[in-house]
Amino acid sequence: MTLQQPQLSIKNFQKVFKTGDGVKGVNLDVSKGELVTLLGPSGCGKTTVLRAVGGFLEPDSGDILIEGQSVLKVPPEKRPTAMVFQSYNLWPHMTVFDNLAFGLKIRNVKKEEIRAAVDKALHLVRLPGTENKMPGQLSGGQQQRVAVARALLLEPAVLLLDEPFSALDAKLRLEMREELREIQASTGLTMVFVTHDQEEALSISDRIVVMNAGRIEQIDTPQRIYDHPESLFVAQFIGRMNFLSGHGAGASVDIQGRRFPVERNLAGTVTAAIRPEDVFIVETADQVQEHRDVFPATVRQVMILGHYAEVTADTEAGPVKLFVPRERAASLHHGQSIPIGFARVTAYAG
Ligand SMILES: Nc1ncnc2c1ncn2[C@@H]1O[C@H](COP(=O)(O)OP(=O)(O)OP(=O)(O)O)[C@@H](O)[C@H]1O
Repeated sequence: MTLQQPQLSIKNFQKVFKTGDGVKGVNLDVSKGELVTLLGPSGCGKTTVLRAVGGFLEPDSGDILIEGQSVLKVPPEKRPTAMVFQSYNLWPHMTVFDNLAFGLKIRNVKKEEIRAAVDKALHLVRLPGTENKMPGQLSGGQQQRVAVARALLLEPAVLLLDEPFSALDAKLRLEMREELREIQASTGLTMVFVTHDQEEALSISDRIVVMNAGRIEQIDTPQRIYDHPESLFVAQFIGRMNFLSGHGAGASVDIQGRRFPVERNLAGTVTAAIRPEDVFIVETADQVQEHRDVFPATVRQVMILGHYAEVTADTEAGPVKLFVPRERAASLHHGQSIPIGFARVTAYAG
């Protein structure tokens, strides 16, 4: 069996700035056709990694290989990469056509070929017929589509996207996510996408790289990142989570005298993490029998959030948030007693 070589390989990449901030050791392989997202809070080093891949920043140490070749000595304009930025970076005095054709003209591509390629790229980003418009005549979303089309025309081995949808309104951001996924499916392009928006990362990525303070915390599929956060940082950063303090007891964790099975064997003080969707109301006496580890709880607040509601309930272990269907929320009120149980608990040291 031959292992396919990664399209992009980042090896022991390090770039530490004078302030001591930066990237302190990143290893990442991206396969051909994969969309990998670098996700993390502001300042964790996502853009630094992306800029190094694009050639805009030199690493202190480490290597970056594209299709098996080190690109460290290759200047940005000669790298087989293209970058899309948050600010679209279109030339305002040039038509859409000229903005798109520019990169091909300097490569001496024939006129008819440029026309055909521009036309194809504009169809891909759903902007056919806009060749003669000036960027200023387009909306923010349309300008970003042009910027994506311009990057596609360069036929990069790796497309780099740095928070490309952050300047757009929420509804447009959702549309652009779907479109990017469709473009990826139809072109088979390899993409590295940077965002600090976890929902965006969860929805578009094949794999997510969660970064924190210049290091990688976890690399996994969105599903696994959500269901099995490997560290307390990832558990805090991704999705909603309740945190209660407990004690490790072999393969279970003790929270205020109730025991829950956990995947890791931990001893001493632990932080127990429970997703709101894994908290349930124990509705009947039979269920109380079935779930011995029930917490008496008192409803503090009910917030209707469309088709479901978020309930905050006070327990002796602390406040716990849970999601309930809207109809169930209608019969809950402040001060009401509701026994609750936990379907799944994850424990972290400390
Ligand atoms: N040219 C530079 N000189 C000095 N420090 C820098 C430079 N570029 C980045 N940094 C610092 O390195 C750290 C990582 O920055 P980077 O831009 O990669 O983070 P990020 O995760 O992309 O953040 P954001 O989401 O805010 O863009 C930050 O603390 C930043 O202040």
